[in-house]
Amino acid sequence: MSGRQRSMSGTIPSMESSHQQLKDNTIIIVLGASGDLAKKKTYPALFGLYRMGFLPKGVKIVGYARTKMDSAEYHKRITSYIKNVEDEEAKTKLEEFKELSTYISGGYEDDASFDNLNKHLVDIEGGFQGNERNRLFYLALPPSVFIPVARNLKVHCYSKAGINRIIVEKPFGKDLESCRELLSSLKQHWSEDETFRIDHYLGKEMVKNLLVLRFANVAMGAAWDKNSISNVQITFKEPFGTEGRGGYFDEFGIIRDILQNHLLQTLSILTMERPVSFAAEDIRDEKVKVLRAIPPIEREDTLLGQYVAANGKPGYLDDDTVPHNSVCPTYAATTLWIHNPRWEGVPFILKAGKALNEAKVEIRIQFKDVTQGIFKDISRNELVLRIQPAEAMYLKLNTKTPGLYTRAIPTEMDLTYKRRFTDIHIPEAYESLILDALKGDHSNFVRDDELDVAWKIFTPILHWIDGKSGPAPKPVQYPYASRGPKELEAFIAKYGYKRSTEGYAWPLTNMASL
Ligand SMILES: NC(=O)C1=CN([C@@H]2O[C@H](COP(=O)(O)OP(=O)(O)OC[C@H]3O[C@@H](n4cnc5c(N)ncnc54)[C@H](OP(=O)(O)O)[C@@H]3O)[C@@H](O)[C@H]2O)C=CC1
Ligand SMILES: O=C1O[C@H](COP(=O)(O)O)[C@@H](O)[C@H](O)[C@H]1O
Repeated sequence: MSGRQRSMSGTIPSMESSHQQLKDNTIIIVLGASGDLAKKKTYPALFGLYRMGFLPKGVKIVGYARTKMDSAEYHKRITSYIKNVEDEEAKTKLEEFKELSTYISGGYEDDASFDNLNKHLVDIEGGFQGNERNRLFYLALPPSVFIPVARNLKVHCYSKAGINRIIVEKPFGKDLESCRELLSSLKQHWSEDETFRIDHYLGKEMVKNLLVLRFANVAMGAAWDKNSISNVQITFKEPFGTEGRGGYFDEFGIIRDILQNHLLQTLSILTMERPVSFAAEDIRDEKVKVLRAIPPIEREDTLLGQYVAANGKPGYLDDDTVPHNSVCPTYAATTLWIHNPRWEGVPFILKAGKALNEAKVEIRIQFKDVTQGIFKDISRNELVLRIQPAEAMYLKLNTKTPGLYTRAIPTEMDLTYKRRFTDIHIPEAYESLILDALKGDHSNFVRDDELDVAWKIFTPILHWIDGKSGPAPKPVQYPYASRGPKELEAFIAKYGYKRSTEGYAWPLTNMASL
């Protein structure tokens, strides 16, 4: 079956065929191996894949960064966030994983360091069978060194006898112009086919589920438009502030950190038309099409906030690495509009904040009111997809109160993954995405034109916030560990969101209280 005609059966996804999978003779090279991302996400994901038997046969992993470390220090660092290694089998796997992982120290700009890295790779490859030599480069590095590293890898470390791939992490620029510059510099050395731009939200189970939920269910498909849906909220909440990352964060702000990438990617899958197949280019074509129908965000469709000290926690400006008068938003709510026949008039509210009262990422689709007449003050239906923590999907419905009287009460149909899928391991986003990159499947990676159109939507509002088009707006304050700015309720209500009427409790356990 060709790559452009692939379909998904009920049980066996055939999304994998037709790509060139790296099955053996492969080295995975993690650049920035001393860093935060490598330690917290990349190596735990690599170990997860190794343990489940998904890495190429005989795989070797090479860490690279400037920090000087011996093997013991490197192994300690890369395994420090690996969890659930209690039983003997897991312990053995972890020892094997350490053994196949080596480290080389070197700079990011100089030729000699990359020649030295290449020599190490060639030495390892000396132990491979056959002639094929595949290399997967993972850039867990700050964007300031993306370009020299991408260049040096191509010039000094590119395998001439196999497949080369490069995984790059966000941020992909700071606005439309800088993104274009970055992409064109990377393209001088790496083709689109070789490049895998990660947005790790595309690897999250519930985000991946959107395609199946929407297109494998007639009931969902029928209600998925402006005729049934009143408004949609996509919410990201983190219970901690920018402590320790303030200096980095201040340059970017919450919109660049979360909304422009993670939430917009989620929105594009939620709203795109049905792709011709599950082939990467078919999916990404549809994502680009819907994003192109979104005009740049208006200032009046935006609410910005910054957290202040409360509940024994420091405020954003209390961080020494943050300028004392910074107006960088740590909270943002923005409303996007899609000008196409399916979505005209439906507000899509994207909200994200640091230092809030809980950790939660969810999509909340609120349906329209039922026709009045036989009902009065009846709750709206809502479909909630909880991306994290504890993946779940529930539909709020009105049902008759059981008993000898006729009264409607809001209740829910609940699909909580942990209860429904008791013996299943839900992969970490990075496990899923690294595996896709090894398979050569771009479906869950961001294409260059997606980035271009995403930045077009956000660049004007970001330039306003950066003070590039007049005085920068001052974010409203909200206390650390609160629900966010107090102005939020009114902001959401402006777009037609209605809270459930009185009487809704979730989960509903006590009929006597009704
Ligand atoms: N941390 C996270 O959870 C997430 C990070 N990302 C992205 O992943 C990438 C890496 O992030 P993260 O690991 O947090 O970054 P770090 O700041 O930890 O940097 C990674 C490594 O790069 C080297 N490095 C740091 N600063 C510089 C510099 N100014 N010049 C040259 N080298 C430098 C350091 O290694 P050495 O000095 O040893 O060379 C460091 O260990 C970034 O693009 C980030 O935006 C994306 C999603 C989540
Ligand atoms: O990209 C980023 O994502 C993390 C949140 O990721 P999650 O998988 O834990 O939801 C966020 O903390 C960080 O600021 C941002 O750069």
